[in-house]
Amino acid sequence: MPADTSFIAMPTQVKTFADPSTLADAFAADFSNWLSEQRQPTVTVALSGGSTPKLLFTRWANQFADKVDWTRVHFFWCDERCVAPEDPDSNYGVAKELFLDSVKIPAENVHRMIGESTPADERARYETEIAEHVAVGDNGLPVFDYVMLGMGDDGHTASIFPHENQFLKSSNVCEVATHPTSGQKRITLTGPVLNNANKIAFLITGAGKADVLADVVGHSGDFDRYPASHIQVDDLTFYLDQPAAAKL
Ligand SMILES: O=C(O)[C@H](O)[C@@H](O)[C@H](O)[C@H](O)COP(=O)(O)O
Repeated sequence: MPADTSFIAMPTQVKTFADPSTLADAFAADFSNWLSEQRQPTVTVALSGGSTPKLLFTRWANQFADKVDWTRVHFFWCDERCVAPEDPDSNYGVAKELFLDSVKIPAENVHRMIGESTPADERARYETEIAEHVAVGDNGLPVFDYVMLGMGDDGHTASIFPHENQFLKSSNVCEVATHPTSGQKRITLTGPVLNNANKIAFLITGAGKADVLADVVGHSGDFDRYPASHIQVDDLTFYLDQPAAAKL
């Protein structure tokens, strides 16, 4: 079914699809087209974790394995759980298993957060890794070419949770976050860095997110409490399935 494309409060685009599978197909195609339009030799892309990107990763590993010139893509992460790659919770581990091991991407293009390291040490190390590989804007902050985000049922994005909204204004590039219920430590990019990106896409699916998403997109209700509401760049697109978009 063709995407329903409508413009809303922020200069933002919303694309709604019948199901997560169709969404993954469309995003994979849009990403491939975007990359082919980029003039610079390489691009920097920050990935998110969780369950929603998994279908996209399988598309990248199969239908798009030879359609995308992966030598042009440097992958970073918006956030990571402080676990080893073998742990099922590892965002890098999932990406590695579902697509990185299946596409022709140079190892030096994969800039993972070292989840098994001491969180404070890794926060600092990853800031250095970003400084060495990502362009810097006039504001002195890194400029990712493309950032992929998700949103939790509580309105969190990357690993910026509502109880740590100070990370939306942090002067650091990365912070050590704490999951509100599990207490799991995370490393996350901060609000100013996310909002410094040239392009951002939210991939969000499931009815469980519809109420919060309506507030986030419409800047209504409790929106200010939801970190996802504070992601604002000129080139922002929401890729949604119908259940997630049901209350827009
Ligand atoms: O590491 C993470 O968990 C993510 O980066 C996180 O921000 C994710 O995007 C949301 O939690 C949505 O997760 P789902 O896609 O599983 O709903």
